[in-house]
Formats: sequence, structure tokens, C-alpha cells
Amino acid sequence: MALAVGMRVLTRALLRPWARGLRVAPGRTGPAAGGGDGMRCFGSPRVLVEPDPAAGVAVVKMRNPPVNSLSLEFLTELLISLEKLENDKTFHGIILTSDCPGIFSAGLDLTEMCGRKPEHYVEYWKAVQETWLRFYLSNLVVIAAINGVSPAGGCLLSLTCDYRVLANNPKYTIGLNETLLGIVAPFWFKDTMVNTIGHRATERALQLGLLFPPAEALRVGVVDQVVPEDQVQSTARSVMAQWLAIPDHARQLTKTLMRKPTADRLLTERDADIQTFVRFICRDSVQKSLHAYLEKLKQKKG
Ligand SMILES: CC/C=C\CC(=O)SCCNC(=O)CCNC(=O)[C@H](O)C(C)(C)COP(=O)(O)OP(=O)(O)OC[C@H]1O[C@@H](n2cnc3c(N)ncnc32)[C@H](O)[C@@H]1OP(=O)(O)O
Repeated sequence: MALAVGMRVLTRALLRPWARGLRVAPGRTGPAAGGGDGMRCFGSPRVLVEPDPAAGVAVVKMRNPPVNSLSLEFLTELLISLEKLENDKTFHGIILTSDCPGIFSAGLDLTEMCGRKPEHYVEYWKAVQETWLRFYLSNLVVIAAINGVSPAGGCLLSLTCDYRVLANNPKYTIGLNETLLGIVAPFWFKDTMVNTIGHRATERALQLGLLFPPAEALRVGVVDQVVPEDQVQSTARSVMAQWLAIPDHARQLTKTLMRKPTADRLLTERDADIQTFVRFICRDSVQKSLHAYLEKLKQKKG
């Protein structure tokens, strides 16, 4: 039921103006990674999909340099790739990873939330909601191979996955750090974190905007496994094999059982959540905080 609702909302999303004209186009050519049966990589400008049909797995690489910030276009391309893989019976699992060295994703694109018109914030927030819903409720096994830093929306994206493998590099911190930007993680960001690490740990992590280095992330449960950097992809593949060995219908129904109540909360409060976000982001004080944060990021270089 929730999945049927999910399909309908995606179809609606793809009909929206920002999604029109974006279709999965043939990308880089060459043999599929590990597949060897001639199926080619495909994707879109910002998302590279490396299919391994023999394993029933596709590696989805985010490539929106420099930091894989989750812009409207990038989210749209991610959704289209996910839908294409879900509709292809060859695939049972995807490994979500990054093509940008040292960065999994810098989270929501701050330039989408700064100095724009309210109508833009509405469209952007719909896309953020849609991405969370689609990944959170996907029938596929989704494993995050986290090969870089992963703050805020980047962390959220990984939390939608069924399993997280993080590279053991002290620079690769992960967490919901929204409060450090003077903004508030919405209830469904919070719920996703609570479902992963529990209420008390989430309360502390979200209020303090904690970004956990690998050992801490593992201890608190934000990630499931920390491995040497050069073993992230191979570990994700062996974990995937374990998950795919479970009868698919039983695993899928169990996933739905676990996640539906959390997703339903957003599905029933979707419009109110958009209004809350737009009201909040349009506040002068919030705009000032975001501008100051972006400025600080830029000055870091000089
Ligand atoms: C209501 C809920 C709302 C929001 C949830 C969110 O997701 S808010 C976003 C939170 N994200 C962050 O706090 C991460 C901010 N970025 C960083 O900390 C660093 O950029 C990062 C990811 C550690 C990478 O550092 P690095 O030194 O490699 O790159 P640099 O900082 O120089 O950044 C390169 C250019 O990218 C721009 N940029 C970085 N993050 C974002 C972002 N989230 N959105 C948009 N743009 C971003 C940065 O300004 C640099 O731009 P440039 O024009 O080249 O100076």
C-alpha cells in the first residue's frame, strides 16, 4: 500500500516542471562493472549507474562536484535512476556511493535555500521529501558505501539505506548538524535518526549538531560497519550478497512493516511540512544564518 502510494507520488513528481525534460540518457559506455555480460553503464549528468546484472546489483555513483550537494536537478536525477532500477526486474539491490573524492554528500544544497522566492522553496522541499520517501520505502536492498564526509542531508540519505558501510578516515564525519547552521532538522529527519540510533542518542546528536567520526559513528549506531577506505566497495558487495540471500518477498514486507509508520507520518502531513519549511526558511534570521554559513565556507579557502 505505502509502496503504491510512493509510486503515485513519484509519477506526480516526474510530471512537475523541474523534472520535465530530464530523462535517463545513455551515459558512459563500457562493460558493466563486474557484470561482464555487456550491459552498459547508464545514468545522467550527475548520477552514474554501473549495473552488474549477474549479481542483480547496480552501483549508483553520485557525481555532482565539488561536494555532491543535493540540488533540485541532482535530486531529480537520483530519483529517475532509482525508478529505472526499481522498474527493471534484473535488479534487487543498489549500492549508493560517491564519485567525488572524500565527499559522500555535503547535504542539501544551501544555494537552493538562500535568497530564492517562496515558490522555489516549495518545489525544492517537495523534491527533498520525495527523495526521502522513495529511498526510505524502496523495495530494493539499498546499501550505502560511504566514502566521504556526510553531514546533514548527506547523512539523511544514508539513513534511508538498509545498511551503512563507512570508510575509516577521521575526516569522514557523519551526522545531522543542522543546528550548527541555525536551522532545525524536520520531524522526519529526526524520526529517521531515532529509528536508527534511538531517542536519547538522537536528542543529544541533533541538539548539539554532532558530526561523528567513524569510531563514534559505529559506537552510536549511525553506521553499521567501519572498514579501511579501500575495502568500502567490496564490503558493501559482500553485505549485499547476504541481504539478497534472504527470500525477497519476506524481506520487502518486513522492511515495509518497519518503515511504513514513519513514512506515513510524512505522507499525511506533507503539505503542512512544506508550509512549515517555507515559513521557516523565509525568516530573516534564518536567511542571515545560512548566508553567514555559506560565507564561512567560502572564506575557509582564502
Ligand atoms: C531544514 C533542513 C535543512 C538542511 C539540511 C542540510 O543538509 S543543510 C547542509 C548542511 N551541510 C553542511 O553543513 C556541509 C557544508 N559543507 C562543508 O562542510 C564542506 O564543504 C565539506 C562538505 C566538508 C567539503 O569541504 P571541502 O573543503 O572539500 O570543500 P569546500 O568547503 O571548499 O566546498 C567547495 C564548494 O562547495 C560549496 N558547498 C559546500 N557545501 C555546500 C552545500 N551544502 N550546499 C551548497 N554549496 C556547498 C562551498 O561553498 C564551496 O563553494 P565555492 O563556490 O567553491 O567556494
